[in-house]
Amino acid sequence: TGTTRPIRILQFVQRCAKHGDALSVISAIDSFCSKVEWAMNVGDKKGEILDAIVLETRPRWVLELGTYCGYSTVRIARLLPPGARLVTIEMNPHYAQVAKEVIQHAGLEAQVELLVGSSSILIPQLKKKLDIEKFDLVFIDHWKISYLPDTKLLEECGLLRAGSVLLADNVVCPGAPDYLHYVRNSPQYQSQYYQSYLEYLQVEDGLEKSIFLG
Ligand SMILES: CCCNc1ncnc2c1ncn2[C@@H]1O[C@H](/C=C/CNC(=O)c2cc(-c3ccc(F)cc3)cc(O)c2O)[C@@H](O)[C@H]1O
Ligand SMILES: [Mg+2]
Repeated sequence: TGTTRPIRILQFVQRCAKHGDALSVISAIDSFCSKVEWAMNVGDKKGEILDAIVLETRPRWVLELGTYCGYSTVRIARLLPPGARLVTIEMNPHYAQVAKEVIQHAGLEAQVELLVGSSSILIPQLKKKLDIEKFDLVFIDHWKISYLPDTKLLEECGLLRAGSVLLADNVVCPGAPDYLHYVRNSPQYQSQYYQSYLEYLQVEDGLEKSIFLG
């Protein structure tokens, strides 16, 4: 019974990244996952697109579905203006614990609310739990079959406003065909594909940015 991949990623971050330095945490994870062990982080190439969309959106409230080790949590949180908050939902307690320590190592715990549980249970509780009105940006990167049901749940719970941005990872690989069809054909969304590459590999993947029109 050895360690897990998330633990090995955390140990590398704790050994090689500078405490309080988000960029060093990001590059440590990218270095480990490109040279030692692949892991399903959004990665550096798609990460640059994520960064650009966070900066152009200037969100006050961000939701992330699927924290995993906290790589994209750190990428997003480091770019938030003072007072902005990132709520990230992770159903696996082991992954959540690793992510908590990665986020702490980056010095970003004040900007991040990490909730342990299933999105389908927690999304309906967000308004009363966190006194949230609407999300300005949602980064979707959890089980690909859950992208569409959770998007509909966000609509039903009144957590999206005209102009809210959904950004979905992996719309090509592994793919989220039902989600893609929905956001590209629904009159309630203005959708755009950002072509890129699967993390740490030379395989096509991309992000889909979909603006909710209300
Ligand atoms: C009720 C289930 C849905 N609700 C949920 N609520 C909260 N957390 C949820 C979650 N689903 C999944 N999670 C968590 O998100 C994470 C899951 C992410 C799934 N991601 C992928 O499968 C994925 C997979 C690949 C991949 C690509 C190519 C390949 F050959 C192999 C894998 C690349 C990626 O970038 C990916 O994101 C885990 O931490 C899991 O515990
Ligand atoms: Mg992904």
